[in-house]
Amino acid sequence: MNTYLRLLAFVRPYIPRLILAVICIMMAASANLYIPWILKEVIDKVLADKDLLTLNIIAGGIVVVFLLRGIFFYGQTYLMAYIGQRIIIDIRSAVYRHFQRLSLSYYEKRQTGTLMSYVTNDVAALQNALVDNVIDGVTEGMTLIGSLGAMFYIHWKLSLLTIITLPLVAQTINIFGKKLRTTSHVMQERAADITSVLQETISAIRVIKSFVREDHEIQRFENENYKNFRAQMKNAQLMALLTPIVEFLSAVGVTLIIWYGGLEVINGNLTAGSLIAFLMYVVNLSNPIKRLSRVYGGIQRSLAAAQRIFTVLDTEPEIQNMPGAVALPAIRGEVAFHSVDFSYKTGEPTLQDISIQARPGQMVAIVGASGAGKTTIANLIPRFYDPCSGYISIDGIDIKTVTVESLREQIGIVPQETVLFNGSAYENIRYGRLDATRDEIIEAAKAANAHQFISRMPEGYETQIGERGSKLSGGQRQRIAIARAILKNPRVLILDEATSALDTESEKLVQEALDKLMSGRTSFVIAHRLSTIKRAHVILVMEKGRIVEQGTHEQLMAHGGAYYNLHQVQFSSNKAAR
Ligand SMILES: Nc1ncnc2c1ncn2[C@@H]1O[C@H](COP(=O)(O)OP(=O)(O)OP(=O)(O)O)[C@@H](O)[C@H]1O
Repeated sequence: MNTYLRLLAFVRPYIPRLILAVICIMMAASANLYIPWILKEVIDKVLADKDLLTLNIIAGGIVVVFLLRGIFFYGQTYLMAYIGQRIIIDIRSAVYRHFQRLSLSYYEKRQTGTLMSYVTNDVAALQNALVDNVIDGVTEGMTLIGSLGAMFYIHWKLSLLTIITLPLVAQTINIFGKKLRTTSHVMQERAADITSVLQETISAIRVIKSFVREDHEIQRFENENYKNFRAQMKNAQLMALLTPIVEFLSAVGVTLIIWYGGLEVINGNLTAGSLIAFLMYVVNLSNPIKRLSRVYGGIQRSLAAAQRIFTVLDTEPEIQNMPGAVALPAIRGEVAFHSVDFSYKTGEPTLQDISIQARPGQMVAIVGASGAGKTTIANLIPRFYDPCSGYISIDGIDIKTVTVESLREQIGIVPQETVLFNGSAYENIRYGRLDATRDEIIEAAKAANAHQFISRMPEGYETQIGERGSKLSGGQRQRIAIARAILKNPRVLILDEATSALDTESEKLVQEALDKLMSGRTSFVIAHRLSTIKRAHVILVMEKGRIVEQGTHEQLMAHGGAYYNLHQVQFSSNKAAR
């Protein structure tokens, strides 16, 4: 019921149109009710009395009825399509808006394909159900009530006999409805699984090919495909059973009517025209019963989809503004961690007792083995996650007390892998600050050593890059990311050094660009190569979530501990590589 009410909230803005649509549907459906009555009049009066004038009037009337029916049919279809599409657009936007608000942790726990299927499959299921069910529901409901009324008017005993079968049919529909709801839920989940495997394997096609796992993936896909088939068939089987059962029950009723009605005509209690009209109304009746059962199935399906959509909308983002959070004023860039502990999963600490002091403009390098927690430290600064205990301050202000937006606006991130959006090089750099002028964008590209290669591309800054555009090299992508960050002009920077090696020339260009970017800003550099961080003001050496050493390169080398060892390992492997 709750789901119905919530769906109704989306329908509310379109209620005037919906009323108009329902009027159109009722008017169009009422044509089904006129025809048997007209036939009764023709047989009992016009044909019996050979009344030519009335015959002409009736013939003209039928044409007019069908003309009007056509007009109302147009109205119902157009209006319902409009309302259905509008509601779907609203729901889809609501889900998408909510997706943008949800925290990173939400995405990490779920597969991309599943999330995509909420916006595609579920919303589409809802749309079909909304439009078709309202039209069918009103048309058939109206035909049902109108036909029953006319039947009782013609012969109430015969009508009672007919509707004895109705509770039987209703009960059957009820039982099937419950089962259908379960099977359609499973069906939607299976469809989401397929999308999910598909999405995963398409984006990982390189990995699949490099491991020669095509057959393995085909097998996996076929498993999901088959599971989907099973779920679809279960649903189809129920649907296939429902119709014949309902039809059989209806047929038994019709036979009874012909027998008893025939007796009444023979006994002179009923005219021939009335019996024919009565039978036509009964036929009218079987259609709504059949269709209404389908509407019922459709409603169950859409409720299942709606429930999944509402579950998404009900998920609260983990990272939220505190009540009364204020905007972070323009910062100088003093970043401090105060005894911060953090874990992704309760009971498995990822960071323990982290304390860091970075003065404005300083470069802090974080080094350590893979999995030591370097990225996690960086993730806490823009509040992608919140510490479990301890706190982080910027210019002495606890970052939990300010709005997330104002905090992230002042932090620049250059990730390991640059994500390019479909669009021109210009647009991709502008992502750093949407109101930047063309000159500012070109300035940023120049500072990031990106101007030259962009200018050399066929359409310069207008060249399409990203998934569907020209491919850029690793170093070029990084320079686009650096240009973005320069444009954003943040006081605090987080650099995740790319692990993939660049050639010396490209490396030099990237390093130069990074140096320009970092100058004057507080920067946290997640370093994989020690050569780039010698001049860092502080180097933090991480081991299993703890800072085990900190100091400058010289201090740490002199200390001869973990950093020294890391250095020796890298130095000797570099030498070996040469
Ligand atoms: N989103 C997550 N959910 C659960 N555990 C995570 C998540 N991200 C990282 N971890 C775990 O936390 C630990 C620290 O990971 P982190 O990414 O911070 O290490 P890192 O030092 O940056 O490693 P690398 O150099 O390989 O990038 C690892 O054991 C990792 O498996």
